[in-house]
Amino acid sequence: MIWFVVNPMSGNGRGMRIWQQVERVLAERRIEYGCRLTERPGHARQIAVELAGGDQAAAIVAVGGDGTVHEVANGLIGTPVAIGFIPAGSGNDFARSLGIPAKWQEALERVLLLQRTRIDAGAVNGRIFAISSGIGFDGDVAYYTNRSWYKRWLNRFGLGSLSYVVTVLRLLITYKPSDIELDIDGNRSVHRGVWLIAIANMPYYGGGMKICPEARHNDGILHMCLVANIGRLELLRFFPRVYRGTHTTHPSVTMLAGSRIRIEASVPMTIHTDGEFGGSTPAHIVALPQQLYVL
Ligand SMILES: Nc1ncnc2c1ncn2[C@@H]1O[C@H](COP(=O)(O)OP(=O)(O)OP(=O)(O)O)[C@@H](O)[C@H]1O
Repeated sequence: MIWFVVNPMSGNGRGMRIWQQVERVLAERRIEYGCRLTERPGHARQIAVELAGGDQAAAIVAVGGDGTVHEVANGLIGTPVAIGFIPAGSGNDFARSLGIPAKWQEALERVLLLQRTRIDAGAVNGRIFAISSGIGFDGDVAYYTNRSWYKRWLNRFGLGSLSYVVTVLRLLITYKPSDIELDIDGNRSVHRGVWLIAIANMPYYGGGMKICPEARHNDGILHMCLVANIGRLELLRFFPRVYRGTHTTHPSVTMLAGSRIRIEASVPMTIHTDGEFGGSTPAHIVALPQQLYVL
């Protein structure tokens, strides 16, 4: 049986509105399904663990944003139960990276095919990410965006992904870069004046930024984008290039890749996993090849 885990609050209520339409289609076609609505942060993971532990669920479809995908993926990692996705959030980088249609009708058709493939994931300090993790400036951007009034406000007009841009502009003025020690598969290096390290399983980030254009969900490794030694004005000037993925040639950008990564910072840096707050450094990150089934 297919289960739907719906975050009614995602996309400022869009999740619930889309679910009601999905439910109508399922009833019309007499498709057997189960549904659970999330009631609080962390609930989607709990539901996914519970359903995967029984023998009824063939797949669990997240209806919501990347935060809901993140929680369901955390519950399904390493199990044979596949995750499906009907996008209803503001970022939807999971859908963009996997070619899942943005329209709920088309995303539902894909889900109903029940075609499973295996993809990689990553973990930072034991917390799973399906899309990406980010440390430093990006961790702060995710943290402050998720708590902002303007994300909820912009979501009302379907412009939720702009909320990340608003936070980027705000933090550009106040953020203090740090020095870090980086260990990638045993190769150690020191970097000064680091703004951010993005660690990607999939290329898209923060609502359509192509942060690691080379990242693939099935190549077994994680890709990284490290930004250091750059002035605020220059960072602001070259920031729009990330939407095309052409930032990678900038002298302040270093692109890296690996499977086991350790990051220690001079002052604790904020971590996000799939855009959700994930603690602070030190960070121990590992690639988890082929650990997640998706529809
Ligand atoms: N009933 C609920 N009330 C409040 N928060 C909830 C509820 N259910 C889930 N959440 C939390 O809502 C947060 C945001 O969810 P989600 O990412 O799915 O939507 P979004 O923020 O609108 O989309 P995106 O991440 O794509 O911007 C998640 O951290 C999740 O834990």
